[in-house]
Amino acid sequence: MRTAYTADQIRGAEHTLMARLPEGTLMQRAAAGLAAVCADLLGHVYGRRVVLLVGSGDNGGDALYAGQRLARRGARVGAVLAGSKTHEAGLRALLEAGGRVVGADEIGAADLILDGLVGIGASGALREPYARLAEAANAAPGRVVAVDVPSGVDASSGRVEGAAVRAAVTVTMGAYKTGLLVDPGAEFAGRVELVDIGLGAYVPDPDVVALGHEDVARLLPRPGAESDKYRRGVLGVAAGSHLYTGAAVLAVGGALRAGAGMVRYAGAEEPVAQVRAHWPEAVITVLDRPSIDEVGRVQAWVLGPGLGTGERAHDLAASVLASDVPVLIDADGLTIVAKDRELLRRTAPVLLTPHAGELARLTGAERADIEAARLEHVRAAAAELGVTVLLKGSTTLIAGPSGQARVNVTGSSWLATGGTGDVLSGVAGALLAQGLSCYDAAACGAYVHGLAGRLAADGAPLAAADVATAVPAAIRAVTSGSAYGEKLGER
Ligand SMILES: NC(=O)C1=CN([C@@H]2O[C@H](COP(=O)(O)OP(=O)(O)OC[C@H]3O[C@@H](n4cnc5c(N)ncnc54)[C@H](O)[C@@H]3O)[C@@H](O)[C@H]2O)[C@@H](O)CC1
Ligand SMILES: Nc1ncnc2c1ncn2[C@@H]1O[C@H](COP(=O)(O)OP(=O)(O)O)[C@@H](O)[C@H]1O
Ligand SMILES: [K+]
Repeated sequence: MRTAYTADQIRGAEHTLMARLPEGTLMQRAAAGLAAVCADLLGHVYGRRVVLLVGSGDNGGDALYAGQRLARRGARVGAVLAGSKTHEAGLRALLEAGGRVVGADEIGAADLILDGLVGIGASGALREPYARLAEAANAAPGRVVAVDVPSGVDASSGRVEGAAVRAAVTVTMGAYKTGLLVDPGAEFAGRVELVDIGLGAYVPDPDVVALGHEDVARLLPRPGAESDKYRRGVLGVAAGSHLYTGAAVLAVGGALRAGAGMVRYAGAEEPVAQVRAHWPEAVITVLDRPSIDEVGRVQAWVLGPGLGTGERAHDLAASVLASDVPVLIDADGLTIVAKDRELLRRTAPVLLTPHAGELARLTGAERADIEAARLEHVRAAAAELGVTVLLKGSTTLIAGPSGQARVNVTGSSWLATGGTGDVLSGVAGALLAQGLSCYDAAACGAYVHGLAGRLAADGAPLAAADVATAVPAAIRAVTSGSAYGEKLGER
């Protein structure tokens, strides 16, 4: 499990730790970790060109001391001093080790550029000359390593307003910052390496948590000797319509592959024919009326993919939501409850799985604003609606009604193709039916789905059905202790 924190939380912890240590200790620990990652990236250090972008704060200090260490090993280190002031001792140390102060024109010739413009002390968009230097680093052929946080990325939220450094690697000090795990910030951070500076004991409860293989393996249900299909958990799927038959097929496929004891599919004749053809395993009810009265007992429902948004779909949604089991609402189901919020008044749990556009419909916020500040919006929606919300997209986030939040670190941009969300609804729905809470089903569902996406894509396009097919392999990767997909920044 990875835990991530806001800038304020980190600052508080650093304050406490710093008071117990001789001055400068933390910065030396940070610099040592930074220099080690840089040396590793460079392969051999002697004779390589390193340019430091040095801001006026301690982030610049980290860069200068790391530069000193690289210069001592024979690197040709130049510092671009960007701030109105400079960490004096750090600069002295660099110069004594043979480093120089250089102009921005040397950025283009560097093998490695160390971004020490701003870290957790930043506020707002990068000002000049920082913004220009960030652009120059991005345009240069050298590898870019960000110190603590890529400058221009808000450490607490992942927001990027204006120019920002696009790093190959971000070396972060003490603990993960939330903004390194949430897009757009995560995209700018590249691979994230954590340097232990001894902060561990001093951090408060995390802002967000990212599950890893071990956590998901622990949460995923496994059948036991006494299991039968009913005890494992039966999922009902109310999805598809005469217009959208594929959504039903994909949702049922995701559910079957994710370990549901049984899937009961309820729908109109056209999607029924398709589901039957693809999944003989599913138990089918052809719905003459928009009601689930004729459907056998289930432990959870998936409601919405391809359902349509007319009166009939509304009435079917009402019937599903009148049940006493957990309901996952996706796609058209979300449009229906956005128009009729009363439907969400129920005592059994609700899990909503919107993308940014659907969340905009639910809360009235602008889609672009949601994408710029995902965490803030998903938390606000969960609190306002009193349900668990999984926000899909380049970073998938899960928030519960009391402010708790998880960020999913698996996934692949190849998943941005029609129908993959329908598969996710089936996967997470199957986990709900197997007894996981909405919060755990959402997080484990997103994790497994994201891994399945990576496996299915393997660097090339995928179709949504491939993701469903890869779900068992993803579960195997999680439960077998393989390290596949565990590194941050592999996408
Ligand atoms: N506090 C600690 O215990 C430690 C801090 N460390 C480093 O120190 C960093 C934090 O240092 P600071 O608190 O000095 O803050 P920063 O170095 O992140 O930035 C502060 C400076 O940047 C300027 N600034 C802020 N926003 C700006 C913007 N948008 N455009 C241009 N300039 C801007 C401010 O005027 C201020 O001078 C961490 O990110 C980390 O790299 C590490 O050395 C580990 C220990
Ligand atoms: N850029 C991206 N990077 C990673 N994952 C993405 C990206 N865009 C979409 N996804 C994922 O793909 C799936 C798309 O779901 P959704 O938007 O509901 O599509 P559909 O309705 O066509 O199934 C979600 O799991 C989402 O998180
Ligand atoms: K930085």
